[in-house]
Amino acid sequence: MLSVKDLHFRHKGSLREVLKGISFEAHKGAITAILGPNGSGKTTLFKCISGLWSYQKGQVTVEGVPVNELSFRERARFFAIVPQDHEPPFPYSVLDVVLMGRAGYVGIFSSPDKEDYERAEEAIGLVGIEHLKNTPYTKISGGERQLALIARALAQSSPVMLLDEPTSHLDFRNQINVLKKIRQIALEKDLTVVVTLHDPNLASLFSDKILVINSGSKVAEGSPEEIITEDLIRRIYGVEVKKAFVNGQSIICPVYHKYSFRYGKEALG
Ligand SMILES: Nc1ncnc2c1ncn2[C@@H]1O[C@H](COP(=O)(O)OP(=O)(O)OP(=O)(O)O)[C@@H](O)[C@H]1O
Repeated sequence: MLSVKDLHFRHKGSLREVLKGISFEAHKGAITAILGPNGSGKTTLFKCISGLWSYQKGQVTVEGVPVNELSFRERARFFAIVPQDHEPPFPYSVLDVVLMGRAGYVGIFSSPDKEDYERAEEAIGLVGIEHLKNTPYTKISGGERQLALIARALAQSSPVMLLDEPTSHLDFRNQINVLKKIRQIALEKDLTVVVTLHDPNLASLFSDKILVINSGSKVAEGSPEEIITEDLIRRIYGVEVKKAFVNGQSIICPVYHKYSFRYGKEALG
């Protein structure tokens, strides 16, 4: 279990707190989704949780172990991270990028062994990019890179996986397939998965718990059914929506009638 308690963070030389006392727990075998407007502090939260940035106050533990007491190598074994954007300095092949997920297992003076290659190939297969295995990472699309980074995280076999907007570059099919796969793997391998998403419907469909943050503070936490309400979406995003049920699951839809605009009526004739 990942536990975050009263996390406060501000950048060096800045008086503005970006995280203002965030607390939550994320459980094994479950997906916790973090929703929040642009600039609300989601990426900052991930960087603090994984120990990349040092927070001023609070505590992060995994299975009771304080993360800030771990070495860089130990942290790599605890956390697999899928960042929002990633630009490698060299044209590594996709397989090499995925193999980097095994760095925590490869000795400093050693090369990846048979098991490292097997894990990397397995992860590449799980996200369905076998055909790109030998292609330079610099020559694949943004969505394909996201799939490669998800494979890298899967190859890492860490107990906690942090995914920062993993679907932002993916087409509709891949959004669904990747989130389905992540959910299936979380259940099968008993992983603790925390994912930031911008789409409340995807968060509802694929998560067990939703944490909503706004301006660096937690504003709601609970099951998707109780958290995603018309009122919350209005308060957080300033958008009017209607909640409905499809296939026994709740979804929200913006209240917007495209033909009610004058331009639209004229276009209709
Ligand atoms: N290096 C930095 N120095 C100072 N402030 C920063 C820095 N990086 C980010 N911020 C500020 O911290 C706040 C939170 O940023 P963060 O990237 O965590 O938001 P986010 O919720 O991930 O946003 P998005 O949904 O747009 O990716 C923003 O107001 C941002 O401007």
